Amino acid sequence: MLRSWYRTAVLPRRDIARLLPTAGSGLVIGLTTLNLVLGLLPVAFVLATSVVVGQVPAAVEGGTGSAAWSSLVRTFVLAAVLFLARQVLAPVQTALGVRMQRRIDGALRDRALRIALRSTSIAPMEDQATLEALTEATREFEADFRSPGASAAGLLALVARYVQLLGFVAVIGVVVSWPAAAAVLAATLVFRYGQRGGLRRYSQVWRNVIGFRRRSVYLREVAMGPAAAKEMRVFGLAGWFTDEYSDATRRMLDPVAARRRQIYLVPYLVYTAIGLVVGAAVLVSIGRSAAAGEITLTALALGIQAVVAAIALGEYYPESDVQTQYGMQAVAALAEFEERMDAAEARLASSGPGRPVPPGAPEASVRFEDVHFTYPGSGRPVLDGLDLDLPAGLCTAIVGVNGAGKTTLVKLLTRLHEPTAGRLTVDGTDLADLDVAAWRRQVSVVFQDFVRYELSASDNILVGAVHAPRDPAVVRGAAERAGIADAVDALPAGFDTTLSRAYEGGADLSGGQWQRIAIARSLYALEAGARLLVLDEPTSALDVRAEAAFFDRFVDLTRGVTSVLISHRFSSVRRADRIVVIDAGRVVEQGTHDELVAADGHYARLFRLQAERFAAGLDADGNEVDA
Ligand SMILES: Nc1ncnc2c1ncn2[C@@H]1O[C@H](COP(=O)(O)OP(=O)(O)OP(=O)(O)O)[C@@H](O)[C@H]1O
Repeated sequence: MLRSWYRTAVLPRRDIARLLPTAGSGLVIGLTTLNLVLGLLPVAFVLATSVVVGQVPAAVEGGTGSAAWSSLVRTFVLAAVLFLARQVLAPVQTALGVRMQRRIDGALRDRALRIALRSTSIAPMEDQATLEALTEATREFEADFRSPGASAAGLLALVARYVQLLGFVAVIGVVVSWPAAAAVLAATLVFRYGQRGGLRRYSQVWRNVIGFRRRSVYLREVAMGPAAAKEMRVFGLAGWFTDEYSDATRRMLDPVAARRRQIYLVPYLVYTAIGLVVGAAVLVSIGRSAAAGEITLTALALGIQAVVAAIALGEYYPESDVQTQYGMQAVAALAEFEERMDAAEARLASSGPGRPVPPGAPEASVRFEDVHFTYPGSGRPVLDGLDLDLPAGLCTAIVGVNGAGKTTLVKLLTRLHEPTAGRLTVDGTDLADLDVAAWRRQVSVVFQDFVRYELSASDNILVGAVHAPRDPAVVRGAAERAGIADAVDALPAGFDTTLSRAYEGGADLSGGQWQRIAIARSLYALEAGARLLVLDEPTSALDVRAEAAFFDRFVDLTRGVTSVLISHRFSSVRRADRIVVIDAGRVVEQGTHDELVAADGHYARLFRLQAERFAAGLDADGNEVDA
């Protein structure tokens, strides 16, 4: 019990406190001092007003102008000043808290981005638990009022509350009795524990419905976003999506509402009863003492005010509670995210610092040697003893049906994943021993799901090799070879046009034009020194004539470069120097087009099938073509 409390209540607060230096020592000292003052002011105010009450009889008796009257006025003014000081300082507390929040959140946002990007492997970004930790950590930045920075300011605001509580308890101790003071302190802390503990349990309820929450957010974003706008309308999905969204939202909110009643209602009644009983008992004892003439009028007023104010401090603190609860969760999630990313990185770096990559590599070949690979969290091997030779300077085409493992092969080649068993070699050196960043500069890839950056056309090509000096002529050259230069020239600002309609003066491209931009990106990387070109389904969005033209030119464009061309269209790769057929994670056939056709195996069968479809007016995917 104590250990669990230490783990869930103490350690997370320590983690928040550790964020404080990020805000700067001046701000921390300033806000702490201010909170101290804000804690003392209400106690001083209660003292002053009680003295006022005690001075009234003498002042009334002495009349205006008497010493007692002047003394009453002075104390009254003091009470008013204390009251005003509190009113003035409270907004300063908020303003400094917001400044602290901005500084801490800014630093943590940068940290989250750095952690997300420093992993050289893609494995953690495909891992559900890691992604959940990242979502949990960053969601609160958007919620703003309950972010880690807000929780740090909220933690300091507790200084004001607890100084106040101790002040009132001390007053009760002096004026009434120390046992009464201890009873009020205990009742307040129990009441407070009920409130704060309830909030902690309530926040955990949300974690239990995280699946429905994610689905609800997903359905809302898809329904209202531009990506699915066409299908939403053409497929008539509006009603279906609305029902699914309502269902997911209801299944998220119903258990939360039910638990909310359980968590808050009963404890609230119990703790309130304890507070009332203790408060009433102490108040009765004060009343009795006053009736017996044992305490002064000032002491009576002081005792009553202190008891009521102290008990009231057992309630919810709006400037602190929600902030600390959710901020702590976000900080813990960020720590978990970092841990998972570091663990993935440690696995990758276990072979030690990478060796430099010779500038001309690969000069002989890149080889997959008995490579096995299973995705983390999946029990099914995707590559199962793959042996593959990619000879330097030649174009190797890799063909296979959907799901055969072609893209997985590219992920291993670019070290986004490491083989589960077996190894890849570059000119005989284990790829795992080479420096990752240097190797990646040596490789130029067009991924099947390449990114359409909302940047200028020129930048969309430059991202292929940001380390190379910017040269517009080289960018244009790459665009020309990819057959996209004329289309880009026709855009409102040519190569400077932002490729997104979301920006003023921006323009969008067709799927095929985008694919050419991606190809230009990889040709640009070749210019910048890459030696291995990998194109994963580079022409799937091109029409059949454009595809044929691209492959005819591809061989000339990449002469002398080691290239890998991945496709599930058997008809499109016949000009490659070598063709490798992959099935179920293994190489099942390899050779030139003529050799494979002569062998009359898997390749020949699928090639004929696709060629027949082409002759029948359909392309490899079964789409109609105007032959
Ligand atoms: N991140 C992942 N986690 C788990 N399994 C995955 C992941 N990515 C791919 N797979 C699985 O690995 C298998 C091979 O996928 P891969 O993308 O390599 O196939 P492919 O040959 O490129 O297919 P396509 O021609 O459709 O692009 C598939 O069964 C796929 O479901």
